[in-house]
Amino acid sequence: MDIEQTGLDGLVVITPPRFGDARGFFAETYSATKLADHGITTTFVQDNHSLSAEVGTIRGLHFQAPPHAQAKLVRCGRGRLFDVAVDIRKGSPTYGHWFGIELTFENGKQLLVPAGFAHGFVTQEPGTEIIYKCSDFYAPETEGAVIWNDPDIGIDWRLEAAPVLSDKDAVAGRLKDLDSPFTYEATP
Ligand SMILES: Cc1cn([C@H]2C[C@H](O)[C@@H](COP(=O)(O)OP(=O)(O)O[C@H]3O[C@H](C)C(=O)[C@H](O)[C@H]3O)O2)c(=O)[nH]c1=O
Repeated sequence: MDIEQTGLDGLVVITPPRFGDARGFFAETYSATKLADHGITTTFVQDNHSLSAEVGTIRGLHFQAPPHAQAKLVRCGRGRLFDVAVDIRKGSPTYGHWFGIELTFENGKQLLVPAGFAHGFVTQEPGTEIIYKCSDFYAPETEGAVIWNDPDIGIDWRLEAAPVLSDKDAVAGRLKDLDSPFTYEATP
């Protein structure tokens, strides 16, 4: 299992091994013990799976506030997506900075998004499916969002046309107007 740092504290790229043979491949997409070997001890309690039919669909940037803040372990089940996390931890040296990575069925890469980050993605193929583990349960009363095209963050979504958005995502607020519920604590 490869673990790559991203420059944003706590946000890491995980690539589990794939065992190929004449039939195809096998991969352990989640192993608590193998993650613990790398110092990752997050406990996950809910799996999510969504399908986005059209290319250029953006879901995000979302988070849940404490006491239901969610860390997420994100992967692409089918198709191709560009996954993005924004550091919204007050006092973080990288507050407001973003990181993006292409997650595809082919590359099998995963992004571990700690609590304290706003998360979103854009699809790069029709019929793209995202599958992700969450460290806390769905708590809509704690949900928060930042608008996808916040000029202070400046995410390059690699869009070729206007995105497909939910009504909710189309009217999210800017980071400068958010009183973030998260405070930065350096990863030990
Ligand atoms: C997130 C969630 C949603 N729902 C229901 C609520 C709605 O009836 C329906 C669609 O919800 P929503 O439009 O919030 O789904 P996304 O836009 O994909 O939201 C997700 O998008 C980004 C990428 C995230 O990281 C979050 O996990 C999440 O906010 O699923 C549930 O029943 N449980 C859940 O955990």
